[in-house]
Amino acid sequence: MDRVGVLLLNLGGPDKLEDVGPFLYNLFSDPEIIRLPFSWLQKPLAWLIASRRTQKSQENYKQIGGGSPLRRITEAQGEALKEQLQALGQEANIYVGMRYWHPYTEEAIAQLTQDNIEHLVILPLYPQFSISTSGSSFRLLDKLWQEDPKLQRIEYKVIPSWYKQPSYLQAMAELIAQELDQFPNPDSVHVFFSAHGVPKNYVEEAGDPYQQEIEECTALIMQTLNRPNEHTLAYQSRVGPVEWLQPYTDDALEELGAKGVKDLVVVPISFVSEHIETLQEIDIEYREVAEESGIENFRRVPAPNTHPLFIRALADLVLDALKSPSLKLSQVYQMKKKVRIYPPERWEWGITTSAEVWNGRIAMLGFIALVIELITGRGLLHMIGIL
Ligand SMILES: C=CC1=C(C)c2cc3[nH]c(cc4nc(cc5[nH]c(cc1n2)c(C)c5CCC(=O)O)C(CCC(=O)O)=C4C)c(C)c3C=C
Ligand SMILES: [Fe+2]
Repeated sequence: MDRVGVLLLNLGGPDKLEDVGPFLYNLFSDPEIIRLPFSWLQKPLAWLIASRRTQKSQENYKQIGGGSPLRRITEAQGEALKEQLQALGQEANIYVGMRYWHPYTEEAIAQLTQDNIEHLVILPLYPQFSISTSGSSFRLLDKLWQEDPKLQRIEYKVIPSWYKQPSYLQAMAELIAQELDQFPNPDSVHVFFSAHGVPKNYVEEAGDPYQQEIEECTALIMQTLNRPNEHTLAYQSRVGPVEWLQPYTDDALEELGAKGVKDLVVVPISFVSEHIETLQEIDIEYREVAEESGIENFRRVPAPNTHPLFIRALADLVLDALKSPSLKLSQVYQMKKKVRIYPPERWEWGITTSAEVWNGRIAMLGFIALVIELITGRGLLHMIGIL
């Protein structure tokens, strides 16, 4: 029988407080997380941002027991998926490949090569596609495939996103219904979807389909829930000075409080496991914002974790993928990311994004030349012997 493997992709999280700094450095070193015009700036800037953020981030991890539960939960999902596949007649080895912490994607690939896997299903544990999550992992895998001839022997299938999968929608609806039914008057509770945000320019300039997939997913979950509750969608976890997708979760909670909403359930929508952004950000920070805004009864729907319907959804995705035609990782990436490559490399005349990017690059070079002149006392043209 052919050897089948499933590679579960996720972001990864620090296992203990000392891991927070290096984890953040890995995260900010990724050009899919911070998009810069010059690749040589990436590592110094990653070091700077990670150093400035480590203490605050460590405080947050302290509040949830000193580390991320992401690895433990992802491994439990993998075990449950293996059993579910077995029950459906499909033997498979499951591998976990994290993007920014252990077990790294590279470690998973080394293991599955050693196990002589012949057919591989690549399944990101993000229901919706974003350049910053599944996209980043696909790019890394594409690079590993190009570098290692041994990997060419593996026939792989990629699942780009799966937010429409019926058992996933049912699992979400069931989890929401269970939470609503804790209230004396379930139908009047406000259902508040909170998705992880991304910078607005990912969607508007780089062609990230994330916002559209999040919006569709929210509508499908409400349809599956089939209850009369009002609902809101907002975006959490903003980092840095640029504008992110709006409305922001804290602003939207304040607005609902001001409108007189008293009962509210938060549904984390872009995550399938508990982690810092559910356990700390929603359960502690946003709960406080909600209560200060007058929302009296604040509950959160648990992430799907190892909910049987959710595991069934993952198994069905794997079985369907094994039967589907193969697409290259780079094709999947380009198919999802519909618009041009950012920053635009082709010059365009007029007040265009491309012209702004190139003006920025030229200005940056001018600034570097000025700094060199200030430090050395000699101009760049003198130094290279032109003047
Ligand atoms: C769909 C999920 C996620 C998207 C989209 C996403 C984009 C994104 N994230 C950052 C910055 C940070 N993310 C951090 C942790 C983190 N993010 C996700 C998910 C998405 N990120 C997960 C699952 C985790 C791991 C959490 C854990 O349990 O450890 C962090 C570190 C935590 C912190 O310091 O707050 C940062 C920073 C950006 C900039 C971005 C899009 C560009
Ligand atoms: Fe994040």
